[in-house]
Formats: sequence, structure tokens, C-alpha cells
Amino acid sequence: MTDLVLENVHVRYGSGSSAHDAVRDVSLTVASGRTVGLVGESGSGKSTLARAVVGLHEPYAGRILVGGTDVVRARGRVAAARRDVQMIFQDASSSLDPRMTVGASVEEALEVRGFAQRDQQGRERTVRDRARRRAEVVRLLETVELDPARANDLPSQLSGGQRQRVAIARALAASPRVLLADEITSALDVSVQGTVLNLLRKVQQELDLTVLFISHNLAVVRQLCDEVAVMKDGRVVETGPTTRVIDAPEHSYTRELIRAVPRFAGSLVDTPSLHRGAAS
Ligand SMILES: Nc1ncnc2c1ncn2[C@@H]1O[C@H](COP(=O)(O)OP(=O)(O)OP(=O)(O)O)[C@@H](O)[C@H]1O
Repeated sequence: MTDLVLENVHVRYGSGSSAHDAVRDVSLTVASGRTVGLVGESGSGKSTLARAVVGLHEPYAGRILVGGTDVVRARGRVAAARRDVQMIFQDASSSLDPRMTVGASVEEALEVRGFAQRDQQGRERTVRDRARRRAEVVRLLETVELDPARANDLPSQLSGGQRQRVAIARALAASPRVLLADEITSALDVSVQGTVLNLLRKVQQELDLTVLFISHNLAVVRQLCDEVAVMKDGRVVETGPTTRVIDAPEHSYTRELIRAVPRFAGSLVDTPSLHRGAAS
């Protein structure tokens, strides 16, 4: 069971008179194996919150618990707690080394994040054997439905959707329990957005991952997420089951957000198709 629990989290940029609280007193739970959508206009603090969860920003107050472990306090001491949470960013091009082949990139993620398997006594052992690491790279590429023959390609030889698959494979290399997906399709052509979202849903279900899904696309959030949290000016102003929040929003800001989406009301015509088995 790996819940993600945020308790009264504050994140501040700058100090003194230039201090700016981008996240203010956010409490939010993503229950184990569930997907929560985080929505809100640009600048509302969604990315800052996600980046605090993976340790890219230090909250100045509050607790972030992953499977009951406070990952803010555990950082630097308990690597396993950190490995449990991985983030996928909007732009895979900037998160992948352009000089590194796909295979090397996934293998590096295995090395950096510690590729461990259980021995016969059930103890975790780091795998140093190259052949076994390579086999794991192939398995991860297959998991993200990328032909392992592409392992020798550079990121520039891949489409945007394929690069995002590599980014997902790198995140999965850490065997995470929690995935944070920050606008992972917004830099992609509409035609491939659906296939990447299908993949996310597939791995979420197969690996029983706990997912915080940040998106501007309420139609996608409606299809993918069990619950929604709405952020405004650094605060969560409304949370609840997705259909309730979108179909019967309680907060005026949520109503505004929904009204701002063209042709959204009840129709998903602008949504890339989300269904199983779509090819990229
Ligand atoms: N590195 C930074 N230094 C200072 N301020 C920042 C930094 N990153 C973000 N901010 C500010 O923090 C606030 C929240 O930004 P954030 O990127 O978290 O919002 P967001 O909801 O993710 O927006 P978007 O949907 O555009 O990504 C904004 O006012 C932004 O200008």
C-alpha cells in the first residue's frame, strides 16, 4: 500500500521581500493505486507541488508522506523512499541526454536509481551484471511498447511520443510506487496524445501505481482520474470524485475553469481517444 499524503505543504520561492508562496497549506491524499488529477490555471502551483514531492524543491512547512514515510526528512538518508516516487515531465526532449542512445538512457536510469532484485533469501541485492541489466532494459522498453530494436537510436531519431515512452521507461526503471505526471502530453501532437495516455493507464493498472496527474485538459482528466484536486493561487480549493467535481463543481473557480474549456460541457470531442491497444 503506497498512499501519497501531503499535509499542510507550503513551498516558497525567494526570501525576504521577494518571497513568493507558490504552494500554500496544501493537504491532499492520493490513495494507493488511484489516480488523482491536479488541475488549475497556469501559475496556480501544480508543478511546484509535484516538484516538492520528488525533492526538486524543499517545502518550508508541512509533511510529504509516501507509504507512511516522510520523504522530506528521509531525503539523503533513505534512498528507497525517494526511489518510490518518480516524475515524468512535459518535455521529454529536455529530460533525455541528446547524446545518449535510448538503451543507454534507460540503463543509466537503472544504474542511478539502483537496479535491485531479490535474492533467494528475499533480500534486495543491487544487480551489477551487465547482461541482466540489458535484459531489464529490453523488458522496460517492451513495457512502454517501444520496439527494443530502437535501443540504439538517439532521442533525435524518435518521435515526440516515442521520446515520452523512453521517459516513462526511465521512471519505471526505479520500480516506483508513485508516479507524478506533469502535463506529459501537452508537448505532443494531438494524434499521439491518446496513445501515451493509454500507456500511462496501462502501466498504472498493471503495476498498481499511485498517480498524481497534472493536466490542463479536463476532458482527459475526466477519463483518466478517479478524483480531482483544483488549485488556485497555490491552494487546493476543491477536491472530490472526478465526475462530481466536473459535473457539479462546488467552487466558483472550478466552474470558471470548466466554462473556459471550449465545447467541454458533457462532450469529449476534443479528447484524444483513450482506449486499450492503440498503436503509437
Ligand atoms: N523557479 C521558480 N522561481 C520563482 N518562482 C517560480 C519558479 N517556478 C515557478 N514559480 C512561480 O510559482 C508559481 C507557481 O508556478 P507553477 O509552475 O508551479 O504553476 P503551474 O500551475 O504548474 O503552472 P503551469 O500550468 O503553467 O505549469 C507561479 O507564480 C510561478 O511564476
